[in-house]
Amino acid sequence: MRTEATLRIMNRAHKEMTALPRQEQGAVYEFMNRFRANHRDPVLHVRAAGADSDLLAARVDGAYRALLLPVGECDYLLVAVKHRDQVADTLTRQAFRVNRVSGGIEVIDLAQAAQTSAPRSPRRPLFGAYTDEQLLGLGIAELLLPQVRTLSSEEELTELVGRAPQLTADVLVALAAGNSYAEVYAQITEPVAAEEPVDPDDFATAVNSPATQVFSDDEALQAVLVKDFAQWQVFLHPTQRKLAEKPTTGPTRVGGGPGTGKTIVALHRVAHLVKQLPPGKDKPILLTTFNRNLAADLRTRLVALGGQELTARVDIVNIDKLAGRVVSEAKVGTGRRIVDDNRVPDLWQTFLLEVGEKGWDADFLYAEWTQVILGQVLNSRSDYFRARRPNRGRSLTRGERDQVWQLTEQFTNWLDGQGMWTWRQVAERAARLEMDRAARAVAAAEESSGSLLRHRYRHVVVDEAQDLSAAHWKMLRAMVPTTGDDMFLAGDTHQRIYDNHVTLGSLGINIRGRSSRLTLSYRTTRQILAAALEIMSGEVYDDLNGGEENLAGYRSLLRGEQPVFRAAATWNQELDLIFEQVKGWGSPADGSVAICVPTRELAAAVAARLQQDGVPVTEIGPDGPKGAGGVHIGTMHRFKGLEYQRMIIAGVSHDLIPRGMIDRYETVDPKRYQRERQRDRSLLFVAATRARDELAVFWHGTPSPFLTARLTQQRLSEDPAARLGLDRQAL
Ligand SMILES: Nc1ncnc2c1ncn2[C@@H]1O[C@H](COP(=O)(O)OP(=O)(O)OP(=O)(O)O)[C@@H](O)[C@H]1O
Repeated sequence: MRTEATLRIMNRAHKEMTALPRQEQGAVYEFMNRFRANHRDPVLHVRAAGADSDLLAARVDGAYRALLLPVGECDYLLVAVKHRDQVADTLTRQAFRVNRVSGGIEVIDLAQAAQTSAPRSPRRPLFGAYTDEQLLGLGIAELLLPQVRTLSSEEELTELVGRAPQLTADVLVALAAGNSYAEVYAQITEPVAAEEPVDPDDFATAVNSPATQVFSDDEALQAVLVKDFAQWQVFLHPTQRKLAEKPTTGPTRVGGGPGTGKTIVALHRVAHLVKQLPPGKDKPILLTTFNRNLAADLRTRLVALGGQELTARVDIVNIDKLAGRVVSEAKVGTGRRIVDDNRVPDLWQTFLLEVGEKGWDADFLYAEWTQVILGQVLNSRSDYFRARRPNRGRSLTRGERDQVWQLTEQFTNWLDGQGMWTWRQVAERAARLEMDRAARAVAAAEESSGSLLRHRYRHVVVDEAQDLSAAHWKMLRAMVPTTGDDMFLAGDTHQRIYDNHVTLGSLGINIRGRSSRLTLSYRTTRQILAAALEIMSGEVYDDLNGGEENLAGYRSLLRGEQPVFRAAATWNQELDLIFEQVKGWGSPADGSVAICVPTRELAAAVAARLQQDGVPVTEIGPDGPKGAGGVHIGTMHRFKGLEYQRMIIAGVSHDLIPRGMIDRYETVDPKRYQRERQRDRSLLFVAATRARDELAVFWHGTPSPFLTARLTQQRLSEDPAARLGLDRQAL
């Protein structure tokens, strides 16, 4: 008779376990080990938990019991870890059911269901407009339906949502927020709906459904039992899990507002891809992003997720470094110094002065060179004559294009003569080298020449995809063969803070039909989210593929304080406000508070002021915070991908956000003006959405035009959904 068993942990059970004292946690691990080895071991006292329940109870130690749901022969789901005094109560309160829409196993709080005999208030029921069939069709748990019917106030809804299964909670909140049935179905239900018809009695199938919130499967559990438990802190929402694990037929994109778990999904995608690899020592998976500090952060998070074994198969590198590697491998540009891209407009200026060229503006040539010529990897003058110049404002005649082409050639020679080139040039060169390599690899394979030349990677996963340039995409496209699971991109164009606009389809990356969006924020409270969305009002964003993107359905179940918006007369007074706010938060030195400002000078001034008053500070540099403790201070670009419990955004004044220098484009190059303005708006949006619990926004003099009157006068009424928030603790 088989004694070994497989064991998975439901996320609720995991939460209960982590809340136990350390010693008891140890007892649970020991129990799990023992149970997996021999689930018939008499020491475990496995028995039916109650007369009316399918559950089994097993002994963890003198005080605690594990409740197990058999989901197959020798296959179990750990659904709860309870003190023995609470076992009977748990059995009367909780039922485990398979959701007919999602196919996932859900925990239903029967105590709630039992309270439904009489309507609790004579007011109009909240969901009276929908039939039972419609509500069930959206995925509401059947056992909770009678209670859903009686809900007539926000308080009642909040109470139910706090304990209902996730899909039920999501659907109810979205309907109550005024979304239509069709919208809720499309945004919430459909992404988690089972592909096959659901058999509600088939627990064996249900336990494998992505909708079952299983914290870890048996294999992962074994890893956990021998390694660090902390690495499994986040369990995926069914929508996230599906995206991370579903095989794809080609390039796939995951979008969604800040904090919706795009990075988490990208990391789990990598872990999933690693699992499918044949054994080996190579690194056939590339995980890349724009910034150096974010690449470092991805590495840390991936190690936390799966340890060194996982990262050993993954090349984690920021995109420019990757391009740099490709060119140095080919011995191109050896000895040349790479100059920072933000120095290049000045270099153009110097060059034009030196050659005495007065007919062209340095800024215009810089943008044309970087965005059109290098950006699209244009090889020749004739390619440039034919090139589309989207977003470039004024059109150019053939003669003008000829002049531009000649000037850029002269400029690159001039740079070369000084032993310099730019990151844009490196990216363009790397793209060309990789495209050549890919062509040779394909030809060799077709001729069965036995050549060992292959594409560099088997899978590419990109985070912060919105910031990559066309040349970067061309390089990446050439690095993987065109097959299923080739490219997985996570990003949000609302957070684009570098001036890179692309249409992926035109770069050989066809994401049409393979694009999804996450909508539930795990980071930010509803109050902060409402303010952040207000900052974005009126702006139109693209979907990386020529279409438009929006944040419809973007929501949070977390509730917190209203963000604070405060004016100061002068910068010095604003510094006082900053100090007072930090003090008001208890001047925590644990890295939970951050201050974000538009310029380096302002950052230095804030740091000096806080230090003068004895508050320890940590600068956020290009590689991330230079230490863990202190109050973190940095310019807006540095905050991408980070998150803090409390944030101050200071210097949100006219002429600082957006930068006053962009005004000069307003009449001469309106398209550029609009792009630069959008970029600065995105910077503010990114900064505001780094805050988890509290946000304070300050300015001196006239506020930034992105702060609407509703914000500056603190009249921001939350949308109906916002009023249905839950406390963080309730999650
Ligand atoms: N399923 C989940 N359960 C609990 N926490 C989650 C879940 N998914 C994401 N989170 C948490 O939400 C936060 C944001 O996640 P993540 O960084 O992946 O979001 P993102 O969409 O990449 O954000 P941004 O676009 O702002 O960089 C993190 O703290 C993450 O741990």
